[in-house]
Amino acid sequence: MSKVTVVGAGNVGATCANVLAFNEVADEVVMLDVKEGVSEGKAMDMMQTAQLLGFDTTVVGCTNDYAQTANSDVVVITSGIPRKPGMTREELIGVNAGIVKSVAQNILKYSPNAIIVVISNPMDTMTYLSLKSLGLPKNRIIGMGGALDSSRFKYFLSQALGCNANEVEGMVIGGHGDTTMIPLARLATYKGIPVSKLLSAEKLQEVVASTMVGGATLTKLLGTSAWYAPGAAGAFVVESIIHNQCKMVPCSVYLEGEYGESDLCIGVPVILGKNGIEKIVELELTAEEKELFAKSAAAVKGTNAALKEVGAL
Ligand SMILES: NC(=O)C1=CN([C@@H]2O[C@H](COP(=O)(O)OP(=O)(O)OC[C@H]3O[C@@H](n4cnc5c(N)ncnc54)[C@H](O)[C@@H]3O)[C@@H](O)[C@H]2O)C=CC1
Ligand SMILES: O=C([O-])CC(=O)C(=O)O
Repeated sequence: MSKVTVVGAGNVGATCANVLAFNEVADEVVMLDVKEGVSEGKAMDMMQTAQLLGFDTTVVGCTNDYAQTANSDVVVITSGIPRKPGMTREELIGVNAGIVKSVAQNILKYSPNAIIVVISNPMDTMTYLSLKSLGLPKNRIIGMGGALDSSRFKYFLSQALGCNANEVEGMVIGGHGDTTMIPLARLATYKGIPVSKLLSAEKLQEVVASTMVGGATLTKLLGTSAWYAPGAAGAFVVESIIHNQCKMVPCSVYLEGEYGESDLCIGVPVILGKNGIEKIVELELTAEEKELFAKSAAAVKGTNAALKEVGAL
């Protein structure tokens, strides 16, 4: 019996739960929200698609009842506010730090062995906060950002190349912020061919820039931040853990010297399996990429420092 809880049944959380159910990633998916009846209603709505879509996962909704989340294998935290057009993710820290910290503590009471996937923004800082306030081993606290950013990178590459996005490989490391993301253009390929051989440097730079502001672009179009790809990316991370797929996915994890950094959570490629982070993969970066990574880490640390100002750490 595998069980996944998704906290926050808003746009991202409900989409994540829906993808988890549709793909039968777990036997049971529990959604929990503070808004009375919303999780229950969305769970019932999803269960009424089971016969149409042919899945057997049970989806349960509850209003702030952590007992129902007991013994989850994986818990996804999406609770908190999303940004509005013109805002940065970092501006959400004041409201979201308190929400994420209390949710993480409640979760741990009922699922002491759970692996926690943090989605709420600013995600790298919320991951760091969860790790510091729960004191769990670092393999069990995983921030989701790189899976989404990499999927956007592959989308923009496929648009530029005029090809199928499923035939493109690419990774985004660094912080999950408009200016901190590092799409690794040098390592991106189409059917094994470096994209730098297929696109001009100028075009490739455009793809990198579009990827970095991918979330902001959608926020401007939608009036709130995106949810289809974020929800699916959350489910993708959960699936690699629950099914021990050992996929290499960039995730925000606690570094202790890897990539020359320590005491922060930031996006680097990891192997995701039944223990959460099975391994941190150290890529050989160029001097220029190393410099970008150091700048990104400094910015994430700057946001982490604000956790003290808002009284969360
Ligand atoms: N890491 C990533 O790649 C991404 C992160 N996000 C972040 O995910 C978060 C959620 O975004 P959306 O789903 O669009 O927002 P939303 O507003 O649609 O949903 C958030 C839900 O959290 C609930 N909530 C608030 N406090 C709670 C608490 N204490 N316990 C349980 N539930 C609580 C709200 O009632 C609401 O239903 C935002 O912080 C957003 O910035 C969004 C997209 C991608
Ligand atoms: O843009 C936002 O605020 C939400 C998010 O993290 C994303 O979609 O990448």
